[in-house]
Amino acid sequence: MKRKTLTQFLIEQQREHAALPAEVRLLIEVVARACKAIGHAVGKGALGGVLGSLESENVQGEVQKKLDVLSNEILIEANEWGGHLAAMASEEMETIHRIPNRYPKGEYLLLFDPLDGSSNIDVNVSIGTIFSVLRAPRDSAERDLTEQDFLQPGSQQVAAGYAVYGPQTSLVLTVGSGVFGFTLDREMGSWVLTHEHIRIPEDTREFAINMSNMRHWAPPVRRYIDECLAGTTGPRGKDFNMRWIASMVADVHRVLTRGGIFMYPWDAREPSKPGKLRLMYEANPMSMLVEQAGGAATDGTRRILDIQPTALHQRVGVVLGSRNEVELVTRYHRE
Ligand SMILES: O=P(O)(O)OC[C@H]1O[C@](O)(COP(=O)(O)O)[C@@H](O)[C@@H]1O
Ligand SMILES: [Mg+2]
Ligand SMILES: [Mg+2]
Repeated sequence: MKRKTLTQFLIEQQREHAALPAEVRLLIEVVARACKAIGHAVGKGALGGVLGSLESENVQGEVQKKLDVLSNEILIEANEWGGHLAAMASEEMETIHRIPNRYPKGEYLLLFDPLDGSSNIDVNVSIGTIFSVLRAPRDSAERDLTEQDFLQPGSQQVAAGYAVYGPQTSLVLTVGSGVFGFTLDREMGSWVLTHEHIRIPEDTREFAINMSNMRHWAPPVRRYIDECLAGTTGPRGKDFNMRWIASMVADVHRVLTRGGIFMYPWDAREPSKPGKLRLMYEANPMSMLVEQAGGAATDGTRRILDIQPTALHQRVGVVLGSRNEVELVTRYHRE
């Protein structure tokens, strides 16, 4: 059977869903090409001199790894001259990056976490890239864009996706009509459609949370996990398994592949922080993918995609995955 490439798939989406503009199709191809280049650098590891940290910190006060910076540069460079974007924003840049005047400008905004799962780079565990596409305001050609223009709720995303650099290099994508997975054919250098209409099972026996933070959790999270841990003799009446990769991309990829619940909730270590993960380029794109696959995503009480952002690097609590489990955790928070 001849499989479709990403290009063929996107052209088909454009024809069948007139809602997918050519510009979005082309910008996704640029992002996918950049992910291929990042995957290539990741694959070289110590041979390519890409492991280890730099002296610098990003805007969130986190030490930058060489690959954080390299991946950011690859994405910026690939997208700058494509002509589809008005501006970009990244975990690794303090403020937005406008398309320089020497390049043509487009009508979209791109946000990304260039390298997700930084703590796993040097230990050769799956890492990835997460991205989100928003529309630029109508008057964006006549003025300089500001951070404010990016502060749109996740429900406004036009497309979202991620790449995982693991045993296989995968690209998972939504343009608002289901979730599709592509595998990089490393010999041919092309993304091939391998997973159509990905669906997350409504129920699960698998949870993902950093258990070392247990003593800091809020009571509803504690209650939910305690009940999972109680197994067949507890209120849930079944045994649960646990996985924690510490790369959101890899954990969410597992949830999209076989179900499960993923949580990085608020905790009392830094009570003023709503969570660890970032709303605009981690939680929003992942929530769009999860909802498009039939799952659910909340911050404990609210649907993540409904949150009105107030800052580019804003953090948020995350509970996402199999619908019935997310609803249970969310109910415990509301009770
Ligand atoms: O080390 P912890 O506290 O378990 O955190 C792991 C989480 O942090 C992250 O690595 C944050 O992403 P970055 O690596 O992009 O900063 C998530 O991918 C992951 O879910
Ligand atoms: Mg991340
Ligand atoms: Mg990152």
